[in-house]
This record gives sequence, C-alpha cells and structure tokens, in this order.
Amino acid sequence: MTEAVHKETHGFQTEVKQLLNLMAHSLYSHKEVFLRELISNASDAADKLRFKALSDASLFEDDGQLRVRLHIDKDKRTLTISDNGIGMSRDEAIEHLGTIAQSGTRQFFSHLSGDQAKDSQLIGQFGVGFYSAFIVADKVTVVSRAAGQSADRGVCWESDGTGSFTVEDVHKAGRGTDVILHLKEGEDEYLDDWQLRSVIGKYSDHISVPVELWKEGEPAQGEGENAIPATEGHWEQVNRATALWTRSPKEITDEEYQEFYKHLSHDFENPVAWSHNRVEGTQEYTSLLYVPTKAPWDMWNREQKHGLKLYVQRVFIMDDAEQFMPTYLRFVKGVLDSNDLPLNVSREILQDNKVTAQLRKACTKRVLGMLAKLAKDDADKYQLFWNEFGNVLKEGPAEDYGHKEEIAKLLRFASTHNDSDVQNVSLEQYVSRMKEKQEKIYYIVADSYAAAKNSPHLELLRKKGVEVLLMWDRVDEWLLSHLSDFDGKQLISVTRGDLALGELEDEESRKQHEEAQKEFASLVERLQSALGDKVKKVTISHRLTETPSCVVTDAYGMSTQMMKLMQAAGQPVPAQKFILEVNPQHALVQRMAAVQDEQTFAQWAELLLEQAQLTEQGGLNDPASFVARLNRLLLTPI
Ligand SMILES: Nc1ncnc2c1ncn2[C@@H]1O[C@H](COP(=O)(O)OP(=O)(O)OP(=O)(O)O)[C@@H](O)[C@H]1O
Repeated sequence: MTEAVHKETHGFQTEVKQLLNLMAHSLYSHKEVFLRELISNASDAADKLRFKALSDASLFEDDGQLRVRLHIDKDKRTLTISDNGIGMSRDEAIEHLGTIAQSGTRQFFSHLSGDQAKDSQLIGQFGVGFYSAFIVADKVTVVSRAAGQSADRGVCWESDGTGSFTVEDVHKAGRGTDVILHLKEGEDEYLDDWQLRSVIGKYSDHISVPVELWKEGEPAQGEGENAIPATEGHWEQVNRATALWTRSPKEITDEEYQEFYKHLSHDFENPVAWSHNRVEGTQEYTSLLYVPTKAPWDMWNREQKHGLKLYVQRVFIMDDAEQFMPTYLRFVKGVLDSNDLPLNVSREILQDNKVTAQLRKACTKRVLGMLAKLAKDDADKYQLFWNEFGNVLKEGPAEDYGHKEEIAKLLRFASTHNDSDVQNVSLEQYVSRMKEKQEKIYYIVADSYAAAKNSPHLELLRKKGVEVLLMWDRVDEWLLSHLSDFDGKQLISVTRGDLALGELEDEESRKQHEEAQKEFASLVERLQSALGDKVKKVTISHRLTETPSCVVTDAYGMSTQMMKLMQAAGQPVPAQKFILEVNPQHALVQRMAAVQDEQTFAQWAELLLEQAQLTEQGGLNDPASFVARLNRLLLTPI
C-alpha cells in the first residue's frame, strides 16, 4: 500500500445497521459461521473470476492458480482471509459492503420478534454474509483490487461495524481481496493455528478452490545422522479442494452433505433430505438437490431468489438458475453441473433451450422421488416438510400437469376421519379406507378448519361414516380445479348440488327422499315463488339431518371459495345464484310450512336463505336486513 488518497466516510444503509446490531446479540452462539461466510465469499470470488476469464484470459494476469489463504498475526491480533479472485472496485466495495442487495429486506426486519433463538434462525436464513465478520471483530479492513484493473486502483474499506465505513484508494499489487479481522478481546481461539485448522477443515473441505494456511518454518534439529534440516515457512493446503458433488456419493458422509448445504444456502439448520446423482449417457450431468427444513422467510415474495447453482463442466456459471426447477418446487436448493450446456450460456439462452427443458424435467423427477421416499421411510419427517412447504406443493398439479400423479400422492389433507386440523391424510390412505360401494373422493373447501368441519354439507356423509377431506387453505380451490381424480376416482365437492352418492345410497333412503319430494312439493313451490330470482331453484335436501337449510351450486356453477379467490385477485365475478336446499324434518321448516300468511312466509323463506348463505360464505351482502328480519320473526307470536 502507498499513501492513501481520496478518503471518504459513508453511512451504512439503515438495514445494514439493524443487521449489524442484531447479529452481535443473536448470532453469538453460532459465531463460527463468519468463517464459513468469508471463505464462501472468497471461493465465490474465485468462481466468478474463472467464469469471466472464459471470455478474457488476460484477467488471470500471471496468476492463474486460484486459492484462498488464511493468515494469523498474533501480535496485531488479526486474522486475514485473502483470495486472488474477482476483487472489487471502489464503487463495488461501497455498494456491496454498505448495503443489502436482497429484495424485501425491510419486510424481513418486520418479521423479527426479539426472541433470540427464533431471530437467529431467521437471520441465518436471510444470509448474514460478509457482515458476520463483526461477530468476532471490532474492526474489519478490506483491501481489494478488481481483476483487470491496475495496481493503483485498489480500495481499502474499513469499519468498526457501528454506523459508518471509510473507503480510500490504495495500491494493491495482487488482484483479489484481503479481509482483515481485528479480533475482539476474548476471540483468541481464531489466533490459534490448530484450532483454526479444525474449523476450516469443516467449512472448506467441499469447496473447489484450495484453502491454505501459513506454516511457520522450523529451525534445524539434532546433529549428525538424526539431524532434521530446517524448513522454510510455506503455505499449506488444508482442505481437500474437490467440489463435493464431483465425488462419489459412497464416499461422502452425511455431515459433509449437511455442511455443503449450509455453505450453499447459508441456512443454519440441516436439510431434511437430499439427493445426489450423476447421470451419464445421452445427457451428462450431476445434480445435488436439497430440501430445507424450514421455509425461507420470503417464500411468498414473488421476487424471491430461487433456483439452482449452475455449473458447466465444473465451472461456476450462475446462482439462482430458476429454469431448472418449477415454481412449486422453489424451496429446493442445490447444484447442477451439466456437460451438455455451452460454457457461454446465459439466462437468455437457458430460457429457450432443449437441454434446459430436459434437465428441468430430470431435476423435477428427482425431487418428487426424494419426497416420495421421505414420505415412505419417515412419515414424521415428511409431516414436518409438509407443514412448511405443503401449500407450495399444492401449486403443483396446476403448474406441472405431466407430474400430476406423483404430486397427488405427496399431498396431505385434514379429514373427518382424524377430526383434527393436522393435514396428514394422503389420498392413498383415503382410498384405502373408502366404504364398500363408495366410488368418489369427497372433500369440502371452506374458510377455516372450523367452517369446513362444521359445515352442514357433511351431515349425511358423517351419518353414513363416509370420510370427507377438509380444506381451507387459499390455494385449495385452485389445486382442486386441476386435480379432478386420483387413482381413477373422481374428487367431488360435497357442496355441489348433485352430491353423487351413487351406490352409497340405499334403496330405502332413495325411496324416502322421493316421497319427501312429493310430500313437500307445495312447500317447495311456495318457497320458490317467495324467493323469486334470488335463488336458482329450491329443492328438498337429502344431505341435511340437523340443519334447516343450506345452499349449493350446480355442477357448472362457481364454488364459493373460487369466487372469493377471484374477488381477492381483483377479477370480476359473475353474480352467483344458489340452489336452496331445505330439510323438511327440521322443526323450523315445519313451523314455517304452517304459516298461512304469505307475507310472513316470505320473511321465513328469506331467513332460511340468508342463514344458509351466511354458513356457506361467512358473510352476507346486507347483514343489517338479516338481523332486522331475524328480530322481527323472533318477536312474532307463534
Ligand atoms: N472476497 C470477495 N471478493 C469479491 N467480492 C466480494 C468478496 N466478499 C464479498 N464480496 C461482494 O460483496 C457482496 C456481498 O457479500 P455478502 O457475503 O454480504 O452477500 P452475498 O455473498 O452476496 O450473499 P449471500 O451471503 O446471501 O450469498 C457479494 O455479493 C460480493 O459482490
């Protein structure tokens, strides 16, 4: 370094200040992660340079051996992580080490609760990256020079991790970045060569660049024949430096797979499952795909970064290549190393490429296979997965018709069989429990678990002991509009007018129903004329046993939940008329039938319709009139 020029002080972006503040408190118990993060950044910098040098080999200058070096200075109490990767210009240092580029950062902070354990988990998922240096350092100096720039275009960035940082121009002979950590009191373990070696082994064994530690020279020992000559100080490689996915799965331990996942995802927790495959033949690629344990905090953010880390013939090409994973599997993390894509592949080329389409299909199959295996081998673990990611997987049948069957087997629902809101019933289980003569799979979609479970539409099926799947997630109606059958059995909503009981219905109840229809034909007619065009039609119910009335839609009508979904999406929803079903056995209906005065009768008719709509929709267009009517009828002497 020569004399400093053009020194400036910059304030950190507000979110960085918040993150720095939080980190010191929440992440202290995970403090070692700073090494993983800084070594990852150094190895990423090497990857990026290798990629850029594909089109401009002069960027290597005369130093093509990419590596990361760690150096301890016990007197100055510093630990330095150096790389000869892509480096940073002054502007890049200001941009990258002063802000957080991730979209939705502000939202992220609003998720923090103040509970240290929970927050450290979230911060881990968010990715602390470079800023984790401040967990163990009270001052960090970064000296960097971008590849392709002259030695006098170096930059020195420095901060104590509170409110601001400085940047100044410096001379830096070698390309790349030195991150110098001025360790806090009490962090002496990172000045101990042996201690450091063991931690680095864990964090860097699987990355492809060599990580080296300085080994001091030894003076000569002994004399004569047994003499050991003096050695000179030298850099010693401490990691295996073989990219994990290029090794044979048989040789890799679970711990190594887990560690690699953390390096890849910046997650603190282990993944729930992984799948590592090398494929040779017409297509040649290696994939290593992971399913995380916890959903990322921004899984529902449309701009959320997702996708695989793409390599071509071992050369890093890009992060977050989303073309290889369908959206409903956006939680999958991993690496894809292809031998069939060109090295100069770009996002645009990937977009419309035969090889991409084949790889995407293959990766999708792998993930679905991995999930099916997890569900079979470890139902408890699969349940944890489902609780986190089930709602994303439910987007599958709509997005990926070709894998509909496989996805359907992975779905889990709550059901009247379990009488609990835990979604743990598979369609296969449902089918295996179907009643003799039952031909269809029955479900209901409502606003909440309670609304589904207590819906009057279930009364008859409950009485007959027929299981009904209970659904209330926003995505369910969307799912069901793309999943009409499973295992040759039709999925059918119990809110449809034509509740097709088929053979489930015995001769006697069929007869009873027919008789009831005849017996109460005049009641139906009276109701019909009282309600006019407020209803599509009125019928005698077959499904109600305890409730006076319910509304249903015919086979072509739009279900209530679908209407709500469209309304929420701001789409125009056509006015919907229901079929009103009444239960003539119910005391209230019988009382109404006895009312002679047609005006009072009309009030009763409206009340029955409104009640049924309220149960179905969870609300009414004109609740005040409903309450007024109810009160009037309550005060009318019998
Ligand atoms: N050793 C380095 N060499 C070159 N650039 C670096 C180095 N370390 C950090 N950077 C730059 O700083 C940016 C921010 O780093 P940071 O570790 O905070 O986040 P990230 O690596 O982008 O994200 P994540 O940690 O979630 O992967 C990097 O994207 C990179 O551009």
